[in-house]
Amino acid sequence: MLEQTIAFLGAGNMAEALIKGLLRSGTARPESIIATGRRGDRIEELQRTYGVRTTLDNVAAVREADVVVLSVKPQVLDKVLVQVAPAVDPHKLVISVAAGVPIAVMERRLGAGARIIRTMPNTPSLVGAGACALARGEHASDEDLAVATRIFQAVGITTVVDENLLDAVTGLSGSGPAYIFLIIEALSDAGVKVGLPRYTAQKLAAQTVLGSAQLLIETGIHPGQLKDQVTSPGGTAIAGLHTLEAGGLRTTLINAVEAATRRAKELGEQFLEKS
Ligand SMILES: NC(=O)C1=CN([C@@H]2O[C@H](COP(=O)(O)OP(=O)(O)OC[C@H]3O[C@@H](n4cnc5c(N)ncnc54)[C@H](OP(=O)(O)O)[C@@H]3O)[C@@H](O)[C@H]2O)C=CC1
Ligand SMILES: O=C(O)[C@@H]1CCC=N1
Repeated sequence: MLEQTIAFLGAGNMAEALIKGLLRSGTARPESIIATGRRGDRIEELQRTYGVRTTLDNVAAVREADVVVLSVKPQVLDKVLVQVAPAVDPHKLVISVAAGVPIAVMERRLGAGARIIRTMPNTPSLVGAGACALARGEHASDEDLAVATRIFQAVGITTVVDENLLDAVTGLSGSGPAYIFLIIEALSDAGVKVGLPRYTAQKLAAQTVLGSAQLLIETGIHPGQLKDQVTSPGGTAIAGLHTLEAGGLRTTLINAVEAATRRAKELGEQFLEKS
């Protein structure tokens, strides 16, 4: 059980996923969580659902907290940083989930000695199946990294990377759920094309993605080998695979991750120019 009081500034989707995970796993108590927002109805809903403390006042939440999670959109982050900076002292750990915003920029806003961990989670955190990479700022300690890791382990798996790899993480696992949903939707359409009812097609497509990922993770077998196990000589899977290769699926996915990584970098650069 974490003893620290944790304030989530901007309790939207990502913050709610973390709050839910922290409570469900017994990592934190409701009374040690404070959620902030812009709208009274939203924070009341969080209070009703999870029993956490809530306020519309970011500064008041920061004053009470040992750990401050910055979970607003990147576009409003600078404003929030300026607002809370006077209340962030060196005793507080600051964790950011914002895409693209460099630690150096946050340090500039919060003061040079600020203890910052920058992270990139993803939306499957909402169901406890997230993937999150964490990067440590210069002034964050081993203990800070351990606390941040525990918070994200409550909603999925974690890995520690250098900050310069976080844009790549954003391109792969941060944005990746969108690619996979597109693939599931396309497979569902394909099922309908070959005669399956829509609901049946979608259920089979989603479970196939889930089951394949689970098989790979649980066995640790190389994906190429698992692919070979599905592929009988002269059979159906190789006919499908040939078509995917002809359509350039691998290249398309590599291009997609590269484009998203580039976009994450651009967002960071735009943030730097504005701040
Ligand atoms: N969605 C994703 O797939 C991922 C998102 N992220 C990052 O997570 C962060 C949050 O994203 P997400 O949860 O999806 O976004 P949401 O829009 O769901 O959450 C942001 C919340 O912040 C609130 N808010 C806006 N302005 C303020 C303010 N000044 N003070 C306090 N609260 C405020 C918003 O309220 P209101 O709705 O009233 O505006 C909203 O509830 C972003 O920085 C994003 O880059 C990281 C990884 C993946
Ligand atoms: O598209 C975005 O900007 C966010 C960041 C990671 C996933 N979605």
